[in-house]
Amino acid sequence: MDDDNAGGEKSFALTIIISRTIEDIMSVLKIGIPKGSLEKATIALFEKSGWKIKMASRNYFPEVDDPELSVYICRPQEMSRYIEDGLLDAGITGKDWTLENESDVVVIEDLVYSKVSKKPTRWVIAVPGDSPITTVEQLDGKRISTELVNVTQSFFKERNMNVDISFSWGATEAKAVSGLADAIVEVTETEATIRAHGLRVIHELMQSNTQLIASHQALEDSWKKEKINDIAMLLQGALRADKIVALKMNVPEERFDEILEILPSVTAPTVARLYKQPWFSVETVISEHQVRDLIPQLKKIGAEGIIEYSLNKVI
Ligand SMILES: Nc1ncnc2c1ncn2[C@@H]1O[C@H](COP(=O)(O)OP(=O)(O)OP(=O)(O)O)[C@@H](O)[C@H]1O
Ligand SMILES: O=P(O)(O)OC[C@H]1O[C@H](OP(=O)(O)OP(=O)(O)O)[C@H](O)[C@@H]1O
Ligand SMILES: [Mg+2]
Repeated sequence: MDDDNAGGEKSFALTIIISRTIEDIMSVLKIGIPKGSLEKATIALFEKSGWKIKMASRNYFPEVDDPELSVYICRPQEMSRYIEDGLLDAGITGKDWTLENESDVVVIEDLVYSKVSKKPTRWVIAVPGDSPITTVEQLDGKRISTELVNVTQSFFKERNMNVDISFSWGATEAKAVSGLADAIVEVTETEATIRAHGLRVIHELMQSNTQLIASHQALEDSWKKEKINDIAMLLQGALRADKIVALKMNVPEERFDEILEILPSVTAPTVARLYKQPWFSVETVISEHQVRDLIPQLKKIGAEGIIEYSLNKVI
């Protein structure tokens, strides 16, 4: 570890010790938020879930509008280690890094979102577009660059292959292009970076998604356990709401059965009578992708005053 990193770790540990004094007075849950790729999306998800996290420039201890929470900004690569050691109670990080660190932590909730999408990320083996390599077996004896050294090592060991794996500090795609590596193991979400470097994917190592993880110690404390589970429920509810919309419409009595037949819902649509009219008001929630087919159909059958609105949480 270099001096800079050692200093950073010391001040991080010191702040945790100070916060322990506060915890002696009241119950506080220490939660880690990932810095980097997932930071913006995570803070936005917390906001939608009910917590405003205010970042200050160059300060890794943001403010949060909940006195029961202490928020720590932490590299996703290190998150599971701090949680395993009980320095943090819970945190958001990628499944990939928890696996890489072989950390003994509890996965509370899979929260499937990435930097720009609501999809899992993929760790892939990629080679330069003009490389003769087309299969994993052809990588025997070759040089591979990656940030995910342990997982990559296990992958090739399981296949009894001998490869030279070197740790990459980032900009990994460039190493395949410049000839510093024969292949790379790199994370991809949209494949834009892979395409921009003219690389070819030859294998998918694994998929990863964001997770809320917690320490065994924290879960032994009933107050912390409940707080962690409440956070998980609200985060998942906010994620779910992103994919679902609500529909409300007026339906004439004579077309009621027909309309109800094509109307999806979680349990059943809510139905109310319009005041002194032969009409019903019908309300339901549906997947966002169903909207563009469903609304024209409903209109054709006779629904009127159709309104669609977005939701904040679906629990
Ligand atoms: N588009 C994306 N690119 C990279 N990682 C992503 C992306 N979307 C989600 N992730 C996830 O974010 C987590 C952190 O990614 P990564 O290890 O690249 O660190 P980072 O936050 O991007 O920092 P760095 O600047 O060091 O790359 C990983 O668990 C990864 O799977
Ligand atoms: O498939 P894509 O949507 O193009 O995303 C993948 C890219 O994003 C990440 O880089 P990041 O922004 O973390 O920068 P880094 O190179 O410093 O890791 C990752 O390391 C890839 O380079
Ligand atoms: Mg990155």
